[in-house]
Amino acid sequence: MTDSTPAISCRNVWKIFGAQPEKYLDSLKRGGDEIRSPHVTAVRDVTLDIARGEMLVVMGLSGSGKSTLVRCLSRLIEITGGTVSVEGQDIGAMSEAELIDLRRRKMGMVFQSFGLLPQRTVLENVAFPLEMRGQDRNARYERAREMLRLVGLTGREGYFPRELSGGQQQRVGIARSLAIEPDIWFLDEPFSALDPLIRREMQDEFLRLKGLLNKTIVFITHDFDEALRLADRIAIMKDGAIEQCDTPDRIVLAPATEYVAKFTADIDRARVVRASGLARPVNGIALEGAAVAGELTIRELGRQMVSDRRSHIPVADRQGALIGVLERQAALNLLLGGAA
Ligand SMILES: Nc1ncnc2c1ncn2[C@@H]1O[C@H](COP(=O)(O)OP(=O)(O)OP(=O)(O)O)[C@@H](O)[C@H]1O
Repeated sequence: MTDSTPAISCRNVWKIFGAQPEKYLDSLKRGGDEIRSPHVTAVRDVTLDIARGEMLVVMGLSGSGKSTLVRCLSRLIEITGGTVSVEGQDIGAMSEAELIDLRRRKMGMVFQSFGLLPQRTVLENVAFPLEMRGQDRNARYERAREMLRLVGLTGREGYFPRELSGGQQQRVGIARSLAIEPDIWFLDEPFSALDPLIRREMQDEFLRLKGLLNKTIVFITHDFDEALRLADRIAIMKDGAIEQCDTPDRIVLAPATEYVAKFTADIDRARVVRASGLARPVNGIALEGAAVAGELTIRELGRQMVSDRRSHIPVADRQGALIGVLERQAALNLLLGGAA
């Protein structure tokens, strides 16, 4: 494994549910009929690299294959075709013991069903993965308390899961998976049961942790706003296939298919697209005056775009280096809801 080895790499991954999935896949690949078969193609020929430290958000309508794909990445589900590698190792070739070890050492998972142990208290639930790692009781309880504080559940340590609301149980699940500081974190709609205020707090906490710990995160959500807040890249799925996997800027500015365009049609693009995303190469254009910061969205730059007299405005990165030029008219078009 080198530094540039992706955290996760999928090559032509298929998952088919049904009586004879391999045979069916074979027939599909040879142009066979899909319509009348009792098989379900949940993941369709997915090829994807997820870089280390990247946050990939998987989106799509219900039944589009998000959960199945994410379960294939840790081999919780056996794939029908293709390969999945984690840090350069083909997980399909691993023994059961190696897989368990990989999951325990490297992976954290939070699923929609919280998967808490009913007969154990909140504190014991959060400390459980540390117990599996053989950590001593004091150390693991201390860490579990810290994680519970992080998710706002201090005072509930001695409760049982059944005594908590759905949102609280979800937070216990998040605390539990945080406790082991996984390198790779799979989250299937982890915030779906939280009310909006806590949801936003958890998103902020997430962004903070992500910046701090450089984890690789694969996150499923139905909520586009959540995806836009969190994602480095968004993968949009339809019928098991990835229609487009790209940065939020590119998804809204350059949708690869009609489906993606429809999916993002109601988004306020000025709120998503950053100056860096709209910037073009300078190509000899004469520039004057102060640059705008590339990481600001066009919405955040709205006032300036309206009042700035320059037709072309330099854009700089965080270090102040020139990265391109922003056409004021393109920014104004975006602000007014048109095409850039
Ligand atoms: N164990 C299974 N057996 C048969 N079909 C399944 C199984 N699990 C999933 N499927 C089917 O595979 C397809 C993809 O399901 P999946 O749960 O991955 O979708 P999803 O995008 O995560 O949906 P949701 O947003 O509703 O959770 C669906 O058609 C589903 O019915």
